[in-house]
Amino acid sequence: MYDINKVRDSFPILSRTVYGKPLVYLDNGATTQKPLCVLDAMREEYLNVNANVHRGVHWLSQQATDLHEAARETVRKFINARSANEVVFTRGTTESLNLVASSFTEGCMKEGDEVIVSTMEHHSNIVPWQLQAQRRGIVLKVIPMTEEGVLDLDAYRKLFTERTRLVSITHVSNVLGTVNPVKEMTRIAHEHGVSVMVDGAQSVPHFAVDVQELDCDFLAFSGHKVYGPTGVGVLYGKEAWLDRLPPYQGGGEMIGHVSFEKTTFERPPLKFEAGTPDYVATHGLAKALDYVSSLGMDNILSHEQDLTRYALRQLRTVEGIHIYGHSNGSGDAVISFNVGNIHPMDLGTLLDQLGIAVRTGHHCAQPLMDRLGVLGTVRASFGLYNTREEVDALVAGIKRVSVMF
Ligand SMILES: Cc1ncc(COP(=O)(O)O)c(CNc2co[nH]c2=O)c1O
Repeated sequence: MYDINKVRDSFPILSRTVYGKPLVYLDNGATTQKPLCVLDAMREEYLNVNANVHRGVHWLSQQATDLHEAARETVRKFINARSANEVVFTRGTTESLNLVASSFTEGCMKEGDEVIVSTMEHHSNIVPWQLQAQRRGIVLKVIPMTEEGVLDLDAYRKLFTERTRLVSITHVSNVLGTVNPVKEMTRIAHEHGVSVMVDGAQSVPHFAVDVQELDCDFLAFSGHKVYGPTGVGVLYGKEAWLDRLPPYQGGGEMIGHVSFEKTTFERPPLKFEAGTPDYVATHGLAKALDYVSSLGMDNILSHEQDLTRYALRQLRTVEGIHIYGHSNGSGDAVISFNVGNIHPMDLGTLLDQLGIAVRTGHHCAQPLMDRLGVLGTVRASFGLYNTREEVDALVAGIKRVSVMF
């Protein structure tokens, strides 16, 4: 296990006050804080080796290119991809999902073909498919969720038809914390000759994700949710798929040769990386992955599981609380709840006055809110630096403000 106090010293923001109260940051599902090693590395690059990457003939450009491509190798190793060619840098999970929705539909689907998603998806894994349904006539099928907040795998098995081409599912719910059995779901999909896209935004920051072990065809995650900078994310794709998919955006970097008669494209990953990449953010992401690796993903998982179990025990002492999911112990690092008839925004606003940062609302998962029968929830989401004392502050804060209603 790691020294939590030493870890927290790497995140100066955690020592600040809000409204004169110590900050209790429990909104890691929205974004995580950044360690000094990430911030220092990005500042250092801008200060000393800033230049545009690829094709540069001067030293600075080569240095920046080396850092950018070293970051790609760091990502490859972190998710255990076979090749760095399978690591595409994007702006984040949303862009990664839109890229697959656009290119896979264009290159591998025809009108009437089907994509399977789930009830607990983030809007970024629903709306891109709905846009493709409008534009290209693909059909969306939805895996139902049980009352316990887990996917109905029997129903999943029955959704496959001869028109099913892709399953696109979240690894972990950003609302419930439910960990979906994506390895088994991928095995089932592959039995039908169907490919699988995994939304790893809420899993990659919290436990080791091995794309070869999952055998998924695509996986997406965001740098800002794994203690890295905003503006950078990753699309992993099996090389055979990335070779087959048409480009997502056109421009510099992604071309072989351009003429008005014909343009050829680079191979993956550059085929999908049009324009100047955020080469400083990719370097920052690599430093973030090195940081969490140094703590140990198993240690982070163990810490956050302990925190989640402790928080569930303590939250259940709050009169009138309703906690969503977590019924079968399948849920990490995220707890969504409501207290009596208190509007989640009211509760969240009052907690903020106490220095406690949680998220309220639908969490970009309105179909899931509909399934839960609520407009929104209060969500506490934990990171590697949170403590039991912060859970105690949350619970005391809820009890303190609840009496006002
Ligand atoms: C499961 C999941 N998928 C996709 C996304 C989109 O990631 P982005 O492209 O980096 O925005 C998020 C971000 N989740 C949240 C962002 O803010 N609050 C959240 O719960 C997520 O949690």
